[in-house]
Amino acid sequence: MTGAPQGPIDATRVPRFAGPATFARLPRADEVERVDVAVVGVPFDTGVSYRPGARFGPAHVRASSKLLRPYNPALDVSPFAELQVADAGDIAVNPFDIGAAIATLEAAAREFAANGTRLLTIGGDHTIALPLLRAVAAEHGPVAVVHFDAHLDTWDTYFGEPYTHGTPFRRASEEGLLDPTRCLHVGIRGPLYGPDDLREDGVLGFQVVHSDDYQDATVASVVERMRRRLGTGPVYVSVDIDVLDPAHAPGTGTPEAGGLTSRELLNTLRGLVGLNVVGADIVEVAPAYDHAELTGIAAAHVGYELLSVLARNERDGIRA
Ligand SMILES: N=C(N)NCCCC(=O)O
Ligand SMILES: [Zn+2]
Ligand SMILES: [Zn+2]
Repeated sequence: MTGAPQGPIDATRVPRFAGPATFARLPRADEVERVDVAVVGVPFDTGVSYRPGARFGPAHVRASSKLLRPYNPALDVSPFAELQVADAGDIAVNPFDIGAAIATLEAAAREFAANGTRLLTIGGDHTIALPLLRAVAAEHGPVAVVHFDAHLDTWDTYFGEPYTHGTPFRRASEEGLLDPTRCLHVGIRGPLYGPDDLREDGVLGFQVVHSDDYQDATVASVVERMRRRLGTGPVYVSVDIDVLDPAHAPGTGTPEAGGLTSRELLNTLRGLVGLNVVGADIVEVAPAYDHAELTGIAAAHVGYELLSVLARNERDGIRA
């Protein structure tokens, strides 16, 4: 590392509601000499099966992230002081051609990796996890995925289409991008198409922490189970904001009742500290259905906790 990382704009000098709309008021990637972690937007929602609108997610999450402060007491870390985090803007992907969008995103993600930059990606719908996982697996080999979601997203096709927001983890498993002994969904709930959904999901390499498990067990015991499953190898974290109850995150395309509270989610994410997290995404924020920035703020805090985990790992010498 050369100079000290350039942090966010000081909110005691420039009011939060002034200035550029980067994530957490961080510098833009072109304003710093190196980027350890890029926050990058993918405004894409052509893969959705129900309500559209996640293409506006990146701008909404950035706008909802202005109140984040530099020190995280829960993990005792200043995430923007340990790592150079910068906002790399949006990756412009084709809204009319899912295959082209996936190819563009995979190429962009591989380029960040080649430059030694890890990604916190803000979607966009869940389709984007597939090209992001391709890039991560190209660098690290098959990875563990911890997937926070109401939905399995290991279905096969929709209307015969293989690349959708309900299918990324089946494709990733088929392509050998996942370590099938170390993948886990967290927050699963709601009606399925049939009992085979869960059986096939298991064959693809996933175990399940159901949303109701949070009712019957403590967050600490969920964290313990998660850490045991993910092990010591590379871990990719994918957070579909609909893992939260619609009361906590109404602004999303396929809401399901009975979900996690934002406190449960943030505490579970903190439990990733010390694991070898190589990349992460936050997807399915659809601001048209949001109220009072509830969903945007929840997503911004999810991003902050994930960056805090990376920063703590950096300080503790745990490198991706
Ligand atoms: N990935 C998200 N958010 N939703 C998938 C839902 C797929 C379905 O309509 O059955
Ligand atoms: Zn979902
Ligand atoms: Zn999803």
